[in-house]
Amino acid sequence: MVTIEEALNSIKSQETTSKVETKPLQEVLGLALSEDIVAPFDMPSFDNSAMDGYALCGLYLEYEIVGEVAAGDTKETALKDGEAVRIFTGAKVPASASAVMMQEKTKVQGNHLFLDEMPKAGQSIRKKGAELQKGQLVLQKGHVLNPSSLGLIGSLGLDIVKVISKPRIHMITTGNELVKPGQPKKEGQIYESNSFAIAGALEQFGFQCAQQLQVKDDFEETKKSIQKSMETCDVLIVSGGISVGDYDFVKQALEENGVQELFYKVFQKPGKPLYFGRKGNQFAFALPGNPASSLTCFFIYVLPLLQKWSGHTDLGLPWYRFPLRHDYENRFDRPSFLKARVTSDGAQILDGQGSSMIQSMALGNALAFVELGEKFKKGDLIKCKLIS
Ligand SMILES: Nc1nc2c(c(=O)[nH]1)N[C@H]1C(S)=C(S)[C@@H](COP(=O)(O)OP(=O)(O)OC[C@H]3O[C@@H](n4cnc5c(N)ncnc54)[C@H](O)[C@@H]3O)O[C@H]1N2
Ligand code: MOO
Repeated sequence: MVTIEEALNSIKSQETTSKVETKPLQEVLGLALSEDIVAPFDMPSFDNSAMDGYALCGLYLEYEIVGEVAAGDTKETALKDGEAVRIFTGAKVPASASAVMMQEKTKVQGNHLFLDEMPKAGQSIRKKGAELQKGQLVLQKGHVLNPSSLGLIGSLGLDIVKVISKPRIHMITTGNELVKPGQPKKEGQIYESNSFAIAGALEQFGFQCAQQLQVKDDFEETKKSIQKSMETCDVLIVSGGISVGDYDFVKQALEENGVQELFYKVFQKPGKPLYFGRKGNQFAFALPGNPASSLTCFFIYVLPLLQKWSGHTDLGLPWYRFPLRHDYENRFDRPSFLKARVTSDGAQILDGQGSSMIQSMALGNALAFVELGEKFKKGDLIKCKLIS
């Protein structure tokens, strides 16, 4: 049995062989950059107007209007002292302009322009290079591309990006008692739900389950399914069959497929019988079958490994501290991840903490962490990871 910290250290310290891909900009959301991005030119690349109004040469209250520059015009307009041009947001400001005045503060009579107030030098001009300068490091290798990153990269004129690909993930659910939703079930059977929860959690973080198999509690069948899954996957997630019962075959079946144990059993609740192993560059998790245990183990342990594999440098969900809305004492016999709901009023530990109970997790949005025997008073700060 390992501690939570030891388990996380084992996961985060794994060497992974990342695959680099060159992809079109519209397909890289959520992927990590495999190389630095450097500005190929100044941004903005020319002085441009921040307002619809008038570009002014010299600082006065009156000007003669001599023309117009619209966004996209590429010609250079030469302005003399006391002259102005009509200009629009984003349009190239003439090199000799001293300022731009927004049109709401102007009056026009014929080709005469009158300002309501004195302009200030440089006013409403977005200067060349004000945001980025040519050669400047814009985004670092390992940066995970969010929507703004895509906009930024596009604004630098780049339409293909070198990124680290995501792992191919396969899932196996085990259990004689499991029936797929939508089918009739008999007394003694239950509906298989972990594959939906885990596939959803994968999707929530931009991963995909590429293959899902369902096996009976049968050693040979489990071993064969693991072998088939591991022919093509990078990360295998098995649910159930990892405890100590007579029908729990997953650990042995993994190991007979060449997977080497990195840890088995974590001193925590839920999710004690969690297993993590490796075969070459492939990784395998066996998550405890109880629905809340498997999903909690996904958020705490599987996610950082998937992120590591994908080239992320920040691994796992961050911890936040929220004031607890009530007293709480951890009466479980292990450090515990508790289903909680966080609102602007603080964190509330929900009823229904059993490992088999999933409704509280569906209604909650956080996992709160409490050490063994830890006691909290209302208002004390409690560590939480936001899971939705
Ligand atoms: N003698 C002991 N028994 C158990 C221990 C122990 O230390 N000693 N640990 C308990 C803990 S803690 C957990 S967690 C479970 C984990 O067991 P398994 O990983 O072997 O999971 P199963 O036995 O296959 O299933 C547990 C539970 O979850 C339901 N289940 C399984 N798969 C699914 C699924 N895909 N969808 C929905 N529900 C699923 C299954 O029906 C069981 O009720 O072991 C304890 N026992
Ligand atoms: O460790 Mo188990 O997940 O408590 O039910």
